[in-house]
Order: sequence, then C-alpha cells, then structure tokens
Amino acid sequence: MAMRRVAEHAIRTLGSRVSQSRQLQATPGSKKIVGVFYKAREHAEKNPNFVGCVERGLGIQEWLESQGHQYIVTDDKEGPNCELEKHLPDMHVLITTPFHPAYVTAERIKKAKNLQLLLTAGIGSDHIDLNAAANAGLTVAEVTGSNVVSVAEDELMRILILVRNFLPGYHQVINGEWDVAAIAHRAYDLEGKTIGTIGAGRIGKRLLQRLKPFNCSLLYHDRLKMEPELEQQIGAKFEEDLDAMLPKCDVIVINTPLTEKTRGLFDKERIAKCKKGAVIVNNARGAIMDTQAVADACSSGHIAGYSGDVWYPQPAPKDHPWRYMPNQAMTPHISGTTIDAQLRYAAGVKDMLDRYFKGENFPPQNYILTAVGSGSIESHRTAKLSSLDSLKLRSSLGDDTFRSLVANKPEIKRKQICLWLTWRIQSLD
Ligand SMILES: NC(=O)C1=CN([C@@H]2O[C@H](COP(=O)(O)OP(=O)(O)OC[C@H]3O[C@@H](n4cnc5c(N)ncnc54)[C@H](O)[C@@H]3O)[C@@H](O)[C@H]2O)C=CC1
Repeated sequence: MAMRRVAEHAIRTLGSRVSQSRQLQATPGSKKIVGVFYKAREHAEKNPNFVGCVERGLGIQEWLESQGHQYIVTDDKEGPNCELEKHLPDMHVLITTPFHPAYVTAERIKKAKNLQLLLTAGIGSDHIDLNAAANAGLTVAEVTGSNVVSVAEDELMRILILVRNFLPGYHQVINGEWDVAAIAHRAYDLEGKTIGTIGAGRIGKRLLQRLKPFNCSLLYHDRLKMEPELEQQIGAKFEEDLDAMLPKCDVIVINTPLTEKTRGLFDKERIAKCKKGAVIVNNARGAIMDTQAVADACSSGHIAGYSGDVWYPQPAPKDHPWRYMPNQAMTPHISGTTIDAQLRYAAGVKDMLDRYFKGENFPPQNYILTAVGSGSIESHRTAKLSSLDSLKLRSSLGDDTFRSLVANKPEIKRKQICLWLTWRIQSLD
C-alpha cells in the first residue's frame, strides 16, 4: 500500500521531469522475424487451429510475407550451431514461447545486432535476460492475459488430482490391477481444506474464483492486497507473511512470476514450513522451487504430492529428479497452450507486430520492458533501468494498479511512466 501511495505521488510529480523515451518503430523496409516454437510433427494436421507449433508458426507467415517481411520458424534453439543462432546476427524481431523456451541470454543478445523487439507468445518472459535486453535498448512484450484461464483451470484440475489421489488409480487400471485400499488411504475431499495461493494476479484470482464453490478456506499471499470489495467477492483472506500462511495450508499453489525475488523461493527451509502432508501445485515457473528440495520433500512424505507443468530447464532432461519422485503429477509445459490459448496469443503477437510496423504503442499491459534511446532519458535513469529486474514494474504495482494509473493520467506518456516507475520501484525495494 505504501509503495502504491509513493508511486501515485511520484506520477503526480512526474510532469516534465522525464523526457521522451524512444518510440519503438520498425524502420522502413523488409524485416526479418524469427519464431521459435515446439514441433507438432504428425499432430499438426489434426487440428486447423493448432497454430502454436513450428508447422503453423502462429498462422502469420502469409500475412508477414505479403508485407514483404521474412519469417523464419524453427524449434532448433539449443547450442552454438542451432538454427536460432544462425539467424541472430540479422533478425529484427524474435518471437519465443515459454513452452519451448529459447533462452535469450546476454551472449545471444550481443550477437543480435539488428534485434529490436522480443515478443513472448504467451506469458512469462523469464527465459530472456531482461537486464541484457534493457542494456541493449530492446523492447520485450508478451500477450498478457492470453492464457490465464487456461492455467487457472489446469491448476484446479491438478489440485483435485493430488487431493483425490487420482493418478495411482488410473495407473492401476492401465496395469490390470484393482486395489482400492492402495488409493483410498490417502484420498481426501477438497471441501473444508485450506488453500493458499502465492501470487494473486490474473491467474491467482481466477483460481480463487473457481475454488470458491468448493467451500474451502481460501488464503492469498501477494505483494499487493486486493481492494476490500474484490477480496470479499473472491472470498479469500490476505496473508502478508508467506511463512505464516504456509503452515495453515493443505494445498499451496504458486502463481508469481519468476523474478530475482521468487527464484528459489521454495527452498528446503521454506518447504519445511509447509504443513506435513500438504500438496503443492506450481504452474508458474520451475525455478521458483529448489529442485532437489522438492524431490526430497516428496520422498520423505513431508509434501504429499507435487504437480505442475513448469521445469527448469525445458525440455526437462531425462534425469530430472521430478520425473522420478513419488506422488508427483507432472506434465510437460502444457497448461497455457490449449488451442484456445494458442489462438489468443497468436492474435496478440500479430497485433503487436502490426503495431510495430505502424509505429503504434502496444497494449500497456503487454510491456515487460520498453526501448530506451540513448540520450533520450536522463542518464542515471537509463543506468538504473539497465541493472534492475524489469518484471518489478508489473509485479510490484500489479497490472491493475498500473493500468489505472495510466488511465487516470492521459497526459503522461505510458512509456514515461513505465521507465520512471521501474527505476523508482528499484529504489523502493
Ligand atoms: N504454465 C503456463 O503455461 C503459464 C505460466 N504462467 C506463469 O504464471 C505467472 C503469473 O501469471 P499472471 O497471473 O498472468 O501474472 P500477474 O502479473 O497478473 O500476477 C502475478 C502476481 O504475482 C504477484 N507477485 C509478484 N512477485 C511476488 C512476490 N515476490 N511475492 C508475492 N507475490 C508476488 C504480483 O503482485 C501479482 O499479483 C507468469 O509470470 C508465468 O510465469 C503464465 C501463463 C502460462
């Protein structure tokens, strides 16, 4: 709350103190756009709306080529000789997804001399080195909101799968077995249990809304408390102290972005604070967890089950401990790439490319990082920006707050707010 007040005050006094940031605009002429997606192989033909794969490349090939642009699509993203590396020196735009992440390292950014724009088809741009992108003056944007329903629904499913001990029963059927007791001794109702989400942004709120009819006790820990009316409507109680919330929860769900604050948040010590027998669902990012600590807690039974679709790295190596730990219900990274989600993030990417070609701003909530022209803003601010975790802009203020601030101050350019607040939040943290 205090941070929000400071930020609001800051915007009131922003005025002319911040000079114009560079407008991201494609220079005239043909652009080289590279997209990195997962391969669908024989599955590509099974559904005309399966646009998120290499074979369909978000369905924008014809449109881009009709405008004279070059569009390269690949799934080959690893190692010095991969297809992605070959195109780094002359690409202007790189489209990546969190499902088959092309890790955009500082080294790769350095090689990509012509790169202006990094678009994430989906949500979560932690596979990009944002500090390096800021230093290089790149714009990073994602299709915010595109798959939040997809993930919230998936989390609800995972909670039920773990609490009802569903998977062992399914495996019995496949294996020709029948042993009710082997399942029933650790299967529970969801009703009456306490569920806590860490992060109650778009996905977290949607999950809480979906859980309300289950008659559970709902808790949330976030950097921001919801407005009282929304809190009441959702029916969840705010827990300012994460470590105080954890021992209360039968089910813990992680819904924060991966930032420097959340990387490794669930280490051995924090997992030890969870109630014995709690289950954890994590569709946010694998690196929020200490991999081995999760595997150990599942093996010891302190954690009764772990489910999620996010790993580090991705694809998960064959020897990843989560593949082999007991009571896990892991899948590849799938929750945010339903056909419905693909259509939404494909449309969002096309819209941003169109705006980029026309020199128009993107929807404000899509920006993760905005381009900074050298000398176009005060130098110390540029310097600050280059060294911070840019996700703080959204994760500290919350997108709703940020949007309402922008909406109430039409005279202030969004990019100015973005740059200034990012710098300001850094000093507040
Ligand atoms: N598995 C999948 O397919 C998908 C995964 N995701 C992951 O889910 C994350 C969340 O997505 P949205 O809900 O759309 O984002 P959002 O920005 O709407 O919400 C994130 C929430 O986390 C809170 N938060 C940030 N840092 C925190 C901290 N240190 N402690 C407590 N709360 C903190 C923010 O205040 C905000 O309320 C994404 O960043 C992404 O990593 C998103 C979409 C698909």
